Amino acid sequence: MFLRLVEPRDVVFECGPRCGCGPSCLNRTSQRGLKYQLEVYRTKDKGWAVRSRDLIPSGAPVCEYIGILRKSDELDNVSGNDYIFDIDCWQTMNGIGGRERRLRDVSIPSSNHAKERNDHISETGPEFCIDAGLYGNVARFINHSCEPNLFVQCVLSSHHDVRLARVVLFAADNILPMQELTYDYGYELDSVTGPDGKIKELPCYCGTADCRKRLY
Ligand SMILES: C[S@@+](CC[C@H](N)C(=O)[O-])C[C@H]1O[C@@H](n2cnc3c(N)ncnc32)[C@H](O)[C@@H]1O
Repeated sequence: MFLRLVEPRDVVFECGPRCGCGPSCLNRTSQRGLKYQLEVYRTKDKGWAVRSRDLIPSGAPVCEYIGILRKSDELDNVSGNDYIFDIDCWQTMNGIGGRERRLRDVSIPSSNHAKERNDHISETGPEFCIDAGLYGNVARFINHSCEPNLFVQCVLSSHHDVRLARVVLFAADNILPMQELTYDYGYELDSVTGPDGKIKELPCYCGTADCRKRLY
C-alpha cells in the first residue's frame, strides 16, 4: 500500500528519520525501493533506455535518481558525462529558466539567511547536482522525451534544504508494460555551452508528435 501523487508539486515532504513514525508510515511513498521490474535495453538511436515489465499505475513512484552528490561548479569544465542531474527544485518552484511553475500547497520554512542564499541560487543556477557517471541506479538510463510518461518530483524527508532535495521519478500516466520510460530533461534551448563557450546542441530522437527536435 502506498500513496500516489496525482500531479507534480513544487516539493513533497515525506516523513524521515526524525519523525516518530516507523518505516510502515504511509508518508514514505518514495522510500520503499523499486516496486516494478525495470529493464535496461538498447535502442536504435538513443543508446540505453528503460522499460517496465509490469504495468505502472499513474502517480506511482518509479525510482529515485541516485548518484554522488556534487557541487555543480566542480563539474563546469567536465565534458562527456551524460549522467548529471542538476537539483533544480528552487528553479522549478519559482518557474525560473523556462520551467513551468508547479502547484504550491506548502511553504518551506526559511530564515533570512536561506532567503539570501536562495536569491543567489536564482541567479547562478542549481548549486548541487547528482552525478551518476560512476555510481548510480537504473534512473541513469532513462531517456528524455518531449511527451514523457514520468515526472520529476523533489522530495524532502530528512531536512528542509531544497538545494539538496532527493529527486524521485513518478508515473505521469498509467504506463503499459514494455513502454519506454521517459521524463522531460527540462533543458532550456541554447542553455548548454562547451568549454570554448560555444552553444552546444543535441538532437532529440524521442519521436513524439510535439518533439522540440533538440534536447538542448
Ligand atoms: C542520462 S543518459 C540516458 C541513458 C543513455 N541513453 C545511455 O545510453 O546511457 C542521457 C543521454 O542519453 C541520450 N538521450 C536521452 N534522451 C534522448 C533523446 N530523446 N534523444 C536523443 N538522445 C537522447 C543523450 O545522449 C543524453 O545525453
